[in-house]
Parts: sequence; C-alpha cells; structure tokens
Amino acid sequence: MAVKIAPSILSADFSDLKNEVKKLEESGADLVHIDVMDGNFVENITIGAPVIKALRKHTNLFFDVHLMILNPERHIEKFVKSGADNITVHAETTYHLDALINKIKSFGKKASVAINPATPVCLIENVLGMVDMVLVMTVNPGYGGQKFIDYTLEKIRNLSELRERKGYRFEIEVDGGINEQTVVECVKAGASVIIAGSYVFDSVDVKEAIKKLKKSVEKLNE
Ligand SMILES: O=C(CO)[C@H](O)[C@H](O)COP(=O)(O)O
Repeated sequence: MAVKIAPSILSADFSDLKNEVKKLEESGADLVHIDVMDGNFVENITIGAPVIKALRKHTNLFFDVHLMILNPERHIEKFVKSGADNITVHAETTYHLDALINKIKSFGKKASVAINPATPVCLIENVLGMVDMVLVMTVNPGYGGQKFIDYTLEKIRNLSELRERKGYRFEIEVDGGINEQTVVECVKAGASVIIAGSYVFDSVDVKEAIKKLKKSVEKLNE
C-alpha cells in the first residue's frame, strides 16, 4: 500500500491557517489532518466545523477530520457540510459505533474509527469490515509534540494481520510522535497513512520534512 503523509494542522500557525494549508498542498502533503478537540474527551480545545468550512475554499487537499469529542453523533452533519472528506470517530466516545459509522457513510463520506493507546483492537473488531481507516493513536490524544508510545506497534501488527486474514480493505493510520525513525516502525508494522504534526511544522522547511518522511519509508522497498 502506498504510504501517504497527512500533516496535522494542530501544530500549524492558527493565526494563518489559510496559508498553512496552501503551503501543505504545495509541499506534497497527501491529506491534511484536522484535529477537532472539545475540552471534554480530551483536555485541549481546538477548532470546529466553521473553521473547516472556511479552509475548504482554499485547498483541494483531502480533509481528514479527526473528532476527539464526546457525543459525536450530534455533530456529524455539521462536519459533513463543512467539507470533510473523511470523518474519524473515537470508539471510546460512543455506545453506538456501528450506527455512527453508517451515519457518516450515508452522507457519502469516508468513515473511520480511532482508538486510544490503551484501547484494545478487539473493541473495534466488529466494525473493521465497515471502515475506510483505523486510526491507531500512538500518543494519548490532546496535544502535539509528545513521545511515541512503543506498545502501540503491536496493535498495528494485530490490525494488519486481521486485515489480511479476513480480507478487509481499511488503511491503518497512525498519529502522534511521528519522526524519521518512528515512521519506519509504523510502516513496517502495517500503517500506510502517517499523521505528523510537530515534525512537519516545527521544521524549517515543510516541503523538505514531508520529503524526508517519504524517503525514510521508501528505503523499506529497496
Ligand atoms: O491528534 C493529535 C494529538 O492528539 C495530533 O494529530 C497531533 O497533532 C500529533 O502531533 P505530533 O505529530 O506532534 O505528535
């Protein structure tokens, strides 16, 4: 599976998001990852549907919207209308994961499920045949710039093995603590969509940072 880089705008300059997403488009990003945090499911509060809608006018990049909010079912329609291409919901935030995924798909959008580091893969096993991506959090959600949690690699391997065995088609996405070393470990384990926040935005050259991540994993196919 081709590896895609999805810079997370959580680490971008929030006062200049329009130009930040344009820069990502010019720099070879495959998707833009948008973190929506509510101050309840996670401690931090970020942006909501109105900001995503405003950004939609300035880029054709695929909008990968990651909802870190309680009661996500109440808000799906707003995010669909904002221009999200994929909506990811956390398994820990709903009693009705199957219905929620179907709701997102009913709007013609891609639907994905995320799990926190301590949440086991078995919790989402019954929806693996329905989702477009499984997002394995490789840090505890809430903030950028944290250290990668090594035990999450085993969950990526488990998911990859389940996908193979059952013939599922979901992609595995990873989020948190990604750099030139951890990206290699994740891809080896089976991930193909790589979210990177601080690694990309704290670098002097965003284009170069995306290129470096892609190069690190190209070596795996040599
Ligand atoms: O969801 C997240 C944290 O909850 C993020 O996408 C975060 O931006 C990842 O940041 P970094 O690459 O700096 O670890």
